[in-house]
Amino acid sequence: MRPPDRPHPLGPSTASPTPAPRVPARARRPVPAVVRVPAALARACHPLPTVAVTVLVTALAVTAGRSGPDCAVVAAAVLTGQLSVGWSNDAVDARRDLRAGRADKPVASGAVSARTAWVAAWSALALCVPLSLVCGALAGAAHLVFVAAGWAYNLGVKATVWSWLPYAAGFGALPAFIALGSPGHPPPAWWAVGAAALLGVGAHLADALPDIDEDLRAGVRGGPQRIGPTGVRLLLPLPPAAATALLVPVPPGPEGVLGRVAVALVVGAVLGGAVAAGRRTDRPRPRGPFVAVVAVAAADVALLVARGASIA
Ligand SMILES: CC(C)=CCC/C(C)=C/CC/C(C)=C/COP(=O)(O)OP(=O)(O)O
Repeated sequence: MRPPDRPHPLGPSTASPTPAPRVPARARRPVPAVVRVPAALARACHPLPTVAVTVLVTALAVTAGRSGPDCAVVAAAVLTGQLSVGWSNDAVDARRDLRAGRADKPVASGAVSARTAWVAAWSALALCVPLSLVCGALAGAAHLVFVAAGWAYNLGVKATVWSWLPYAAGFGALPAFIALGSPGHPPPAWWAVGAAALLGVGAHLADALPDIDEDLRAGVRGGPQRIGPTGVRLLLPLPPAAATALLVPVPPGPEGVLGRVAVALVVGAVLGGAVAAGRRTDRPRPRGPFVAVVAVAAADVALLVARGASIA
């Protein structure tokens, strides 16, 4: 949070004011901008999905048989694209997050200005475009579909009934990015596109679920907010289960241990969900089914990466 003596760059928050704690003068020494700004930008980029998506796509490039330098360019393109999506998301949402009192959001909390976040987002995008096109015109275009989907989500689609579409289209474009960048520019396998799109929709549901009440208070009415927490919890297992149904039997070759683990997890998640739904419990949100769904999605991601050699 900003020290209380600096005015907030977005104006005063309308969230209920909390009394400023008495802090000794020595402890109030401001953190130098050279430390504060990079640290705040690192938090504002949505580090978890940024790292996860970069590692996933780079791993896909490795198992698809791309050379070391190729994989490095793929990683740099995806990282810069994700940074641009993450920073623009926090910059666009800053006023709404400030009204909602989101102290966890670096731009809304004033740890970094919206202007700095916008400059960082546009700079990352300016690097991402040539890095994507170095992978080939078609492959680069496929990756830029993913990045454009992220920006479209941030700039307004997230508050509409179509909020899942940028995730489906964006993640579905990722196998095309890898396949079209391979020698001969083959099109991606349909099952890889379908599974990646389903995993994207699953990621959207899982990301939105914990914040549904907060989002509704802030006026964000995307798909998950319209369905509501109970409906989203019931829907959540479907995309990873459908992705498993594509990734285990459809690609050529035996499904292997990973495939059997994924199927066992789907069966376990479905049975666990049914048992949890039928049990009376004091806990409003049993964690077991959610953890099982995340485990299925993780197994699907591993399956997709393991099938990298046949996505083209
Ligand atoms: C759409 C797309 C192709 C995304 C690419 C992958 C991805 C998850 C990037 C992280 C940035 C992001 C859009 C987070 C969700 O924002 P939010 O505003 O819904 O939630 P939050 O900011 O409160 O986490």
